[in-house]
Amino acid sequence: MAALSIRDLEVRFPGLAQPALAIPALDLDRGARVAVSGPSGCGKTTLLNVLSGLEKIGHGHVAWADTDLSRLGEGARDRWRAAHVGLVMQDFHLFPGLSALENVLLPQRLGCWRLQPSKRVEALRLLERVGLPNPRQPVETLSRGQMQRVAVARALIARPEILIADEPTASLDAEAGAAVADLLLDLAQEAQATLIVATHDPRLAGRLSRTLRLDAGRLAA
Ligand SMILES: Nc1ncnc2c1ncn2[C@@H]1O[C@H](COP(=O)(O)OP(=O)(O)OP(=O)(O)O)[C@@H](O)[C@H]1O
Repeated sequence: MAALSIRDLEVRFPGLAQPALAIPALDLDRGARVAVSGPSGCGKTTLLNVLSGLEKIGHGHVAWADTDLSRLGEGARDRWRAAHVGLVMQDFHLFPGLSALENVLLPQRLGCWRLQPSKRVEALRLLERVGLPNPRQPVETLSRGQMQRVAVARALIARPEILIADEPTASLDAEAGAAVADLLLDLAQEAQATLIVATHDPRLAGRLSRTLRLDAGRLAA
């Protein structure tokens, strides 16, 4: 399991006078369940991108256990992310034309020459666990709630120690949002993963153990 330590982090983008993110220090325990909240443009997605190694760290340190992401190049961060992080992106990033099952397996196929049969079994188990009735249904014919469930299953197939979700309930109605929140919490618990969720949804934030409030890139008290 992973513990996070941030020191002197600053992320700047061209054209912005102030840093998009400025966090002097932040520590999270292993297995923490954390919401990241704040108004639009406050830096939530930027923080998730830094924590998942998608965003280059120009200044400061972001260490998950013994791995300081600021010391890794892009390729090494990509490999680290594939091994340690499950990502649920805002707009799912599913591939049309492929079934739900194939979408869940896709990162596994890209990562090795031959898919282990156990991964297919695990993908089917996860799709059953997230409540998808027909794993062979093309993803473009699924409802948004079902697509989000496929994205959650895909994030968990590699048994990540870190689960990061960007607005996972944003485009869902209250019922589907609650179901996806249940899933994220239950599956993170089962996998004993550290869960970090950017959300505007107070019901989801209220179910996590801590909320980090960002205001103009800084952590509010
Ligand atoms: N690639 C980029 N280039 C330039 N500016 C960027 C880039 N990415 C983000 N920003 C800026 O950084 C700030 C933080 O953006 P970010 O997307 O992290 O906010 P957010 O809190 O996730 O917003 P929302 O809730 O609307 O998704 C904003 O001012 C945004 O315009």
